[in-house]
Amino acid sequence: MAALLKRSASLLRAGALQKHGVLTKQALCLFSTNMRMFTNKISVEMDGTTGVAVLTMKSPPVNSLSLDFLTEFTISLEKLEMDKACRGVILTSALPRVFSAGLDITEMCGKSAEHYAAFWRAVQEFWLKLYTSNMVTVAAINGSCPAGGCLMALVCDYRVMADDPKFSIGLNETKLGIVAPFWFKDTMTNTIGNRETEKALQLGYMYSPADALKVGLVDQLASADKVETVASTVMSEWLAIPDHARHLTKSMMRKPTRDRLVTHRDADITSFVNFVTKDSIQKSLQMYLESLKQRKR
Ligand SMILES: CC/C=C\C/C=C\CCCC/C=C/C(=O)SCCNC(=O)CCNC(=O)[C@H](O)C(C)(C)COP(=O)(O)OP(=O)(O)OC[C@H]1O[C@@H](n2cnc3c(N)ncnc32)[C@H](O)[C@@H]1OP(=O)(O)O
Repeated sequence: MAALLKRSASLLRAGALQKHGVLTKQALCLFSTNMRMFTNKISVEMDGTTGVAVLTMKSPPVNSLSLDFLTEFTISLEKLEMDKACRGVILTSALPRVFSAGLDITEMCGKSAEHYAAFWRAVQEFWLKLYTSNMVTVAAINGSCPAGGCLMALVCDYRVMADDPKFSIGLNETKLGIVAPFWFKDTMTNTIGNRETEKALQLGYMYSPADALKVGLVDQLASADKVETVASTVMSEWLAIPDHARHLTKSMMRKPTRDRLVTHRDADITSFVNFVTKDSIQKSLQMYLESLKQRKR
């Protein structure tokens, strides 16, 4: 398993995974009964009787989406996708207070243009895999989830959030002096509508759980200790629908948004690299990182 993961990771980075379908052949049936899989940053527990896997992010301190994290996440998801017994995935965090802090800012600072391009391709791949998954995806949001963390929750079919006012959720990119890409914006617009997205994105607004529920950014609140149980109940309701009918409906709803990124994928990478290599953007990101560190002092 370790060797397979290592090889899969290097193929994913090299962009060869889809071309050669290597993972497809090797990973088949890995989860066909009750199964556990651990990588450095993610653990997956699949219940063969219900067909539901729980994918738990466990990358301290804040489950930030680094290149390694994204690679492990995408590979784990792909394996579940290929297991016919797996019909649904619940995403959650093992960390107290944080679901995911979004993209790892250190991946966007002080690195080469080649690194930024590889990182951005991995972010796109992560979004595409999760957004177009045939499985039912439920986010059990048991902590804060800014920016890329919010995006991860938004691409799921359903969101249950812990009802704790200390937690918040939103696309806060403008607060870092950066801009949410069009496919982040599309994902949010599809969920809460154009007007609310326009305000939320410009202000980099972070919603409390109660406000997130009000605007439809999350579907349901639960007490912190019940989030995963509620997510499991929701999952069984969704799994009561015949898979083929639900898949086709999901892909019909999501295809235009997915196609837009696929069509403009290379241009989007170029745009990201051009943007993030600007001195002014590097300065904003460095200052933001520093401010996060200062907050603790
Ligand atoms: C024209 C346009 C064309 C193309 C597009 C171009 C560009 C850009 C698009 C980019 C889209 C970006 C998406 C993102 O996701 S950016 C990331 C945004 N994330 C945040 O703002 C979250 C910041 N973090 C927090 O608010 C808090 O950390 C959090 C999550 C609430 C948890 O709080 P707490 O438990 O108190 O933990 P600390 O704040 O003490 O943090 C611990 C430790 O982690 C470091 N850290 C936090 N977040 C990140 C991160 N996202 N990346 C890297 N590191 C992070 C933090 O600095 C601390 O480090 P330390 O060394 O001090 O321990």
